[in-house]
Amino acid sequence: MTRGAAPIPAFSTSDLTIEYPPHGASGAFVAVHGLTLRLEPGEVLGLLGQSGSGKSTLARVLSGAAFTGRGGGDVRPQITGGEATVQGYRMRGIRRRKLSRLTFGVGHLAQDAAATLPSTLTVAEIVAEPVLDRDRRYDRAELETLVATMVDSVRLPLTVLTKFPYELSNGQRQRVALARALVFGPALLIADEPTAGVDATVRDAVVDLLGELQRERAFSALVISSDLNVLRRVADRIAVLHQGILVGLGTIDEVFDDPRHPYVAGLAAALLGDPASDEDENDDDEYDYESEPGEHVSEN
Ligand SMILES: Nc1ncnc2c1ncn2[C@@H]1O[C@H](COP(=O)(O)OP(=O)(O)OP(=O)(O)O)[C@@H](O)[C@H]1O
Repeated sequence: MTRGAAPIPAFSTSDLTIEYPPHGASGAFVAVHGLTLRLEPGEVLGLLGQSGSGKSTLARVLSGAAFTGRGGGDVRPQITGGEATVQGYRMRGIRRRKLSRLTFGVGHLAQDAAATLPSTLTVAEIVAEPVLDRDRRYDRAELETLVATMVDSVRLPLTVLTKFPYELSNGQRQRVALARALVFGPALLIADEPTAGVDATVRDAVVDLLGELQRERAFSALVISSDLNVLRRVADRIAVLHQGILVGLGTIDEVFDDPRHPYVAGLAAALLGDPASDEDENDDDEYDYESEPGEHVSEN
């Protein structure tokens, strides 16, 4: 970086539209519409939205997973409008070589990462796998140290190194998935529902661990959650997606104190325990509320 130049954002999107192409009997589906968003280096941005609002689709595009074909099924989302730039790489039409460099610097904790850890590998092999996938000849002694450091950094005892995923609790599996996502020391972590499937009793501990690691390792992070309590613990700002559209952006207080969209107003009212939030006060023919707003925001 040149002295005086503005820092390169961890990612930025400009009028980004992401679409699933037609497949089988299904037509094309636009999952993210005209999104303009920026994550500064070292910042933690929370992404909030109800199921189907486009959060994971955005995560798959920004992490590069959409283009490597790893996870998320056969139908890959495509950028059909605007641009997304991640760590300085333009994602639209990104070539394989650049994608490989990009994914080295971007950790992706996929929504199902903890539940889909390879069942036949030990924890040590699981954390080492991304390294060996890139370089089969990586020095084994160095790798052993790296793996032990990663496992220790997610506050797991080294005795887990020889265990298989089925021998661990959900919370421990999530920590292993996190260690694996951070193994290259990425500058950006994209964590999709990091507490999904984790027992309520240890959920806060997993979120707090994420916050501690972010501060220790100084990475930027996009943390996706439909649970506001999770985002309150880690995020500097939040972005709210509704049906693929950005409907709120700012600190949690800024977003909910001055809701600019009926969906956010509904969430804000639900947070305040306003019974009117379920009635016509926020009715707007343009928007379709299939669910109770409070359902997606947990303050427990
Ligand atoms: N492979 C696919 N083909 C077509 N449409 C898809 C595909 N995957 C997701 N979608 C659609 O894109 C929209 C956004 O899905 P996405 O998974 O990004 O939402 P989300 O906010 O992450 O939801 P959740 O919290 O349930 O994971 C949904 O309407 C979904 O049905």
